[in-house]
Amino acid sequence: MYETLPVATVRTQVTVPIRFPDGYGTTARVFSFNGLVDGREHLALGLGDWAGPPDRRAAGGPAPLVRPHSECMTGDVFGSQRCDCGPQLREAVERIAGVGGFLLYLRQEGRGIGLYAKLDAYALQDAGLDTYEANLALGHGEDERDYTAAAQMLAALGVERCALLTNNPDKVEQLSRLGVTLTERVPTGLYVSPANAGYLEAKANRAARKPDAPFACSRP
Ligand SMILES: Nc1nc2c(ncn2[C@@H]2O[C@H](COP(=O)(O)OP(=O)(O)OP(=O)(O)O)[C@@H](O)[C@H]2O)c(=O)[nH]1
Ligand SMILES: [Zn+2]
Repeated sequence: MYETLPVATVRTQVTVPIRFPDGYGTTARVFSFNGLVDGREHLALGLGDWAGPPDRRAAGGPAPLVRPHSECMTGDVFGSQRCDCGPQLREAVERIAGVGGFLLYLRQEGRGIGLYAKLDAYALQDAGLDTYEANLALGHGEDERDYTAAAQMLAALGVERCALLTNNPDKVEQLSRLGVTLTERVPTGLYVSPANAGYLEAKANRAARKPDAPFACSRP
């Protein structure tokens, strides 16, 4: 469990009241870290009964719900309808606050290629390429995300086992390989709109991305 991971530590934690435009509100404990392998400013939001008495973390206690959320400035901040990141972020905060756990806000804009490159990829998609072809045409991989820092963050937070809120098999596979014990995968919602239907269809047609593909989930 985590033996081979470089050690990261919690740098600062602060309490942040959260309120969404629709009125939903909660309180988050926001954590920053030292020692993350990629040097990026990833954040963890502790929500709901995220800490609990220490014995809740022991084997047999309820596992926290964790969503590794890849940054999407256009969707998360500006409400872009080209993807479904904004509604998924909103859903994750409320669901995790309800049961206790962490939202890992990972600075992996554009599936790891960065914001400007994602906008370049959007331009290519407007010219007819799908979301994966556009990345390749720009000389990038289809998905360049690496979840080592996410595993380091969970280790620093003392989370050895968790339920993972995602439809993405790669997150499950990578985090399992990195030493996180996943008790279950909890599917996140799909939010289809006229503007993102083609994007979601391209994802669904990728066999490796199919939400119902078998997962390498270790169940304690
Ligand atoms: N390169 C590129 N990145 C995109 C595009 N649309 C969304 N993204 C990025 O994709 C990431 C979100 O990935 P998704 O595959 O939608 O969802 P996921 O987070 O991997 O999987 P879930 O946990 O199931 O939601 C964010 O970093 C977005 O910025 C696109 O067309 N091109
Ligand atoms: Zn998005």
